[in-house]
Amino acid sequence: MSDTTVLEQEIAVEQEHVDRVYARLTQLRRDASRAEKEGYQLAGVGTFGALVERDAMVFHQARRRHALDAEHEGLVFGRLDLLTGATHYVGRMGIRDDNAKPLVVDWRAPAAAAFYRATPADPLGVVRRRMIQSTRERVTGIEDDLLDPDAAPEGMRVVGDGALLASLAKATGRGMRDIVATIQREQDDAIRSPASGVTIVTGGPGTGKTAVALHRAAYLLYSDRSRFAGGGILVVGPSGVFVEYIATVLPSLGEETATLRSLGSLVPGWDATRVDPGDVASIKGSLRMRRVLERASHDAVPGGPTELKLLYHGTLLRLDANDLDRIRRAALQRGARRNEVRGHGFDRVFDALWAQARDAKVRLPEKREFESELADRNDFREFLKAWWPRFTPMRVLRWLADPKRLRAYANGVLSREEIATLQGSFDALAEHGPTIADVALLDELDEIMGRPRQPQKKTKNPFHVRDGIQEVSTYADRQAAARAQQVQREEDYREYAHVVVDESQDVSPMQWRMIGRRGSYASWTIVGDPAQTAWSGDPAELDRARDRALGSRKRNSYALTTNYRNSSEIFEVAARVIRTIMPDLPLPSAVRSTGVAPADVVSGVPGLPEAVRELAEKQLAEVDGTIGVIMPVPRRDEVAGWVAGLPERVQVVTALEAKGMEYDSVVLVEPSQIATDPAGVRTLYVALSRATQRLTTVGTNPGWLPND
Ligand SMILES: Nc1ncnc2c1ncn2[C@@H]1O[C@H](COP(=O)(O)OP(=O)(O)OP(=O)(O)O)[C@@H](O)[C@H]1O
Repeated sequence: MSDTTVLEQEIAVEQEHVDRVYARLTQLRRDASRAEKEGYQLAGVGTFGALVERDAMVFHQARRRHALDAEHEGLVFGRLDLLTGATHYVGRMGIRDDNAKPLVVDWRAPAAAAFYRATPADPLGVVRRRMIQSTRERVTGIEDDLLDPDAAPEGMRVVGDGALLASLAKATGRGMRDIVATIQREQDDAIRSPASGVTIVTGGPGTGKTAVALHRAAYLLYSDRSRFAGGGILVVGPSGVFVEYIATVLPSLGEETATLRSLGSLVPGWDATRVDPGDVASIKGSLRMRRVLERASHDAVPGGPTELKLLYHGTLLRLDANDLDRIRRAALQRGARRNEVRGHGFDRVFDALWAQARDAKVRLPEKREFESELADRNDFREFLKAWWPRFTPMRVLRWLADPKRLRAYANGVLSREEIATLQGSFDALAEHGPTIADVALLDELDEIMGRPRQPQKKTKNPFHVRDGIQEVSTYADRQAAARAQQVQREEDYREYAHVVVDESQDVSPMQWRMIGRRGSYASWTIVGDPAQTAWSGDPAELDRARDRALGSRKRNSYALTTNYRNSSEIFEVAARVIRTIMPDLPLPSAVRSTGVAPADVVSGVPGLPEAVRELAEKQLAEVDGTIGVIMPVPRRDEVAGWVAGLPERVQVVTALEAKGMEYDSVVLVEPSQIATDPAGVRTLYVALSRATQRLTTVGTNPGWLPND
């Protein structure tokens, strides 16, 4: 029999099972709809018991219908033939037939684990592992691994090879694919790592760290739903562009409950996208900034009153600048938080005025009455408001734009050069808002100063329609409302059950503090690649800050070693670059070859804009998916102008924004201007390892690529 006929026959066998699964799915969907309708009809019966039953039924069935409705291309993607003679199908969700026999096992269930973990050396009771590829409801391909040939029953057929390679060769398009069908063993180990403690995943470019982190979030939600959906899972990524890129994976796994945030949007009220130059970001990210901010938070308000003069029953009471300073300092002793001890500050002003009035032998009422007399006076109230206002973190951070203040706060904490480097970096705060690094400083200030006391807002009862009238609601409505509230959570929610940090090599010490505040009750998954860090500050400080955020939780470490993204030709170029500064770095192996070598184009300065545009157009003609045009950070707007008007498939990102991203083709502009120092070489390594199919470098400086 020819190979094609065997393949066709095997496809037909699997199609039969897949048809049964979809038929059952249709039936379950219909049952759920009917049960939901019947539930509503129970209301007519009118007894209390019937109402409760109706509520429960409607809620349960609505949830079930929603799960079944979720469109899942490739619902069934695997089959295991076991030593015992049993067969299991593996898919995106678990489905049973009407005798409760499993038709498909959920990929996250323990029974599906062998699909990912079995190897010829350790077959885990699996004789044949079959990968089933399909488009909608049609099976289109099969790839088998015979894991235990000695145990194969007579007549067992084995078809195809390289399911993984076939899946890798597919164009990736815009969003990140979930890899649920092709997860590899080392990835599966990390995905199913214990739910508690800290799971640390490292690996070079394209080894699937992000994919693993997201699938782990889906796995945790499946394995302990009440804990992780209840407490919430927070996923932190480096930039807004990145968060948008990964945002499709969790919903495609049937999970929408995780909260996705970039480092610039972790603090409510901010969505920062501006980046500081590397040297500035490293200083702003240093733990020493805490001391600088503490000093700022204790300082007098710029332009605030420098003395208080009050005429009290004909006697002049006066506090000069020194008195006011002394009072402020005394109130702020021992780590007091400025917004929280405002009242103490005011009390001390009253005390000082009372003492003066007494010394001046003014005829005085009781002290309490003296205080309320003063408190009634407009001029006095205005003074207090101006002297010790309620501070927002932004207000105080802006003081650092004043060179004199910056010097005073940083004196002895930062070096002279560092102060000079920081100077001017806060100037644009007022007009353009914070940079990504500033957001961690704002969060720190929020902690140092405490929150101004706000009048308590009444919480709205979602079932309150008009005064005194409760909306009639079902149990299902109430659950839905509770879930909506839980998903929205309070503005600055800090009690996540799990925190996932992606691209963790770029989280600065101050940012670890910011994330740590939101994960004090959490278990963690941290993924990253130290060789890709743009951090140029002290590495020991970085480790310390990270350790402090993670506390004494038990750590489980995993290393990923295969690069699934880049063709071997593309990764070879990236590898040559990183070896110049890290010659001994273990690099992942890229498993796929396209036979297309990366191109390097040299251009004169005047011709560069046209060269870049032409190269992007050429890629549009040759490649189906996305084209990333990547450039040095300061040249973003300029290069964006060169490719303006090209289709949306062409995406413009700086070398820093390219962190974690993936494109089918990359046009990298002026590589030599990215690699100006070791942190720059690491950033260039990132930029060079973003493409799945094509890489073109173009610049005015030849010879940037080291010889092998
Ligand atoms: N087992 C797998 N099967 C198929 N595709 C995979 C597999 N693992 C990873 N991939 C694909 O490889 C690409 C790279 O994965 P991912 O972005 O998660 O890597 P990464 O380690 O986070 O990379 P980087 O550090 O460079 O940002 C993605 O397209 C992902 O879908």
